[in-house]
Amino acid sequence: MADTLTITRPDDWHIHLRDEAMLATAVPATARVFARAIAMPNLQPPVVTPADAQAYYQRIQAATPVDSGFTPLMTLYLTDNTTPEMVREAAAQGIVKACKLYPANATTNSAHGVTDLDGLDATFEAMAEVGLLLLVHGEVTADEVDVFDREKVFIDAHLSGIVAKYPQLKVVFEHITTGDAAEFVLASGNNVAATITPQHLMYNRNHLLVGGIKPHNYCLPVLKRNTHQQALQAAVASGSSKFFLGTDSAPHLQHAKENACGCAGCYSAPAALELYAEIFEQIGALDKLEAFASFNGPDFYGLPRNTDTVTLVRDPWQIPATVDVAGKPMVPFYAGETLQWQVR
Ligand SMILES: NC(=O)N[C@@H](CC(=O)O)C(=O)O
Ligand SMILES: [Zn+2]
Ligand SMILES: [Zn+2]
Repeated sequence: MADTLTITRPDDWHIHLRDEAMLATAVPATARVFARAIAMPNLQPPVVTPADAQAYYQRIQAATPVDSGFTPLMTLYLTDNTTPEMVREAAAQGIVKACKLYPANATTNSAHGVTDLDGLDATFEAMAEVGLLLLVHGEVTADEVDVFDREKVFIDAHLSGIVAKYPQLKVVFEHITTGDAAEFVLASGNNVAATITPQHLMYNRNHLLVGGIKPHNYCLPVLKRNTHQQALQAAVASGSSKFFLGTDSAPHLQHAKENACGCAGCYSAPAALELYAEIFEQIGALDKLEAFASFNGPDFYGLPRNTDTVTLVRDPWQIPATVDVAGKPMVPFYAGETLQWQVR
């Protein structure tokens, strides 16, 4: 077994950096390893206009450690009122790379999300034209649909239609959690790809619900049964260029997760690349890590790959029990557990 692994510097294609004190914690954790990250727009209020994106970009830059070389890639939060003009202006501005589709009320801060997809026809056409990607939180929100079925139903009810209707639009099916999603992505054209989180590769719903409820393993889309976990592992182990790294690191303070109505989201940023290395090694796919982490994402987005490297060393370490956020505790994903690899 090799004891060091040097790969092209990776990027994180799906992350929540938040704002204010949380931003000050989250940005350095990601800039430690990643060169770029797609910053999710689900702030309160959300990042809706090109001006909002510009202002948020500046707040992220202000929280970025000097010399880290980290660049945030911005996104607009699609609402029923996102216009083709806003899309064109965002593309011309240069810092915005994608628009994010949250079906209304699907997840954290998604109350302003889209209620009528057909109303966005001209907006999707404009995105395809100027080269902005469509990033999708792929879950339906109807009360009668079981929470474990919401991704699969979204594919059939919405995503297959969007992909068929806009063949020129690049679509990223974010944080996929099922074999159905992996199959859909593989069966679709080159304009469709997906991000996969560390928790959905490492865990299944037993890790959430067996032996007492584990709020720090609760995220959306919720962890699924082990056959889906295995399908996701097979997807990354296949080496397909349609799958790439997106942690969905989604920080919430300890009290907000350990709560009668706990928030969804796992804060994986402090050990993101190390978590992927752990699971890729366990499934015998460490040789596929570099393309997943550093090639497939920029290739799909049409951006250059990074030219510098990071080195992982085999040196077991324990993820701390908590992380401090301006005096308040937050529990990171995999807290107290031991990882084999460490970024030097
Ligand atoms: N993934 C999560 O469980 N939570 C995310 C929202 C999201 O990505 O859906 C958050 O913003 O907290
Ligand atoms: Zn989401
Ligand atoms: Zn997310």
